[in-house]
Amino acid sequence: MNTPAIRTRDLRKTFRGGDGGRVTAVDGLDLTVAPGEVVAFLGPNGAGKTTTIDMILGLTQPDSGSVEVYGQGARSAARGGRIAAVLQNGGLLPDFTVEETVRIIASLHGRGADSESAMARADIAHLAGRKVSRCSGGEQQRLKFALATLPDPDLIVLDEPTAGMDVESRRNFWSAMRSDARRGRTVVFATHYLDEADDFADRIIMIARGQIVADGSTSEIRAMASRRVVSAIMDESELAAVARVIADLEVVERRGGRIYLSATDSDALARALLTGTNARQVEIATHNLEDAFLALTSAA
Ligand SMILES: Nc1ncnc2c1ncn2[C@@H]1O[C@H](COP(=O)(O)OP(=O)(O)OP(=O)(O)O)[C@@H](O)[C@H]1O
Repeated sequence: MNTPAIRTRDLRKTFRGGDGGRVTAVDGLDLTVAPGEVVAFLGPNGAGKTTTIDMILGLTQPDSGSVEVYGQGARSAARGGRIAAVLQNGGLLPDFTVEETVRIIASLHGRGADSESAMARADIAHLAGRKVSRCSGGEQQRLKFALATLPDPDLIVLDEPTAGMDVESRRNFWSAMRSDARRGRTVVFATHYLDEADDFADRIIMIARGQIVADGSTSEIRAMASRRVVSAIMDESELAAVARVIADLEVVERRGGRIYLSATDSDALARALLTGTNARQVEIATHNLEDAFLALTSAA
């Protein structure tokens, strides 16, 4: 098998919280990303996406567990130019033009770093003479993306690259990214936006409370999300009887005294609840991607 682009094993990180206790940011993350995959880390605020990315980049040391990038430690992969990042708060110098910025960073990377193609890839060639301070947020993000591609890294990691952009800028950013990724670069990005993950990624990893709560191709996540959910007010102890009849029974969540269940055959599941248990107020609902996201990321 090819060496994975990223492999983490039982990755954990806690921080000191404001009240003197510990905040668990990443809680036992096992993850393998294959070369050439485009992967979205999708999760709500505080889910642990940035902390995970920082550990993959070697910017934060895990408390325990391990990270490998193309079979090497994160830092040596970064030093070797195999991995590059577009971070939320990466600084740009406002008084330089776009072209000057790209050329300066290209010269640091030495021979082989081609400013012209980096600008073309990021769709900023037409902004070459513009001062960075006069570029919009979206244009500045594309500039950061151009800078990240200069060493021609195998893996590019983007932490919420389109945060704060309007719809048009987001579309332009992703179209530049998409054409770059088609050339086989591995891309990992964090986002809050479901549609962004769905439109752009091959694979969605949903993260909540520092753990992976779902991991699949976008079509698998869609299929999972489009399953019908059957909910009822019932005793927890009766679930075992239902599971004997419905082989692929899944407990989606427990909320407000209701238990939400799913299975491929939602009619059979509803029948099993009504005929084999004391379940009351049985309801069947379709689960769209938005619901699935909320259910998966907000379950206690
Ligand atoms: N340096 C730090 N000190 C203390 N707590 C931290 C620190 N960095 C992160 N945390 C906490 O760790 C948890 C995970 O944060 P993280 O930034 O990784 O989440 P995230 O998914 O990237 O969130 P967002 O989408 O808001 O950027 C949060 O509870 C956060 O408050």
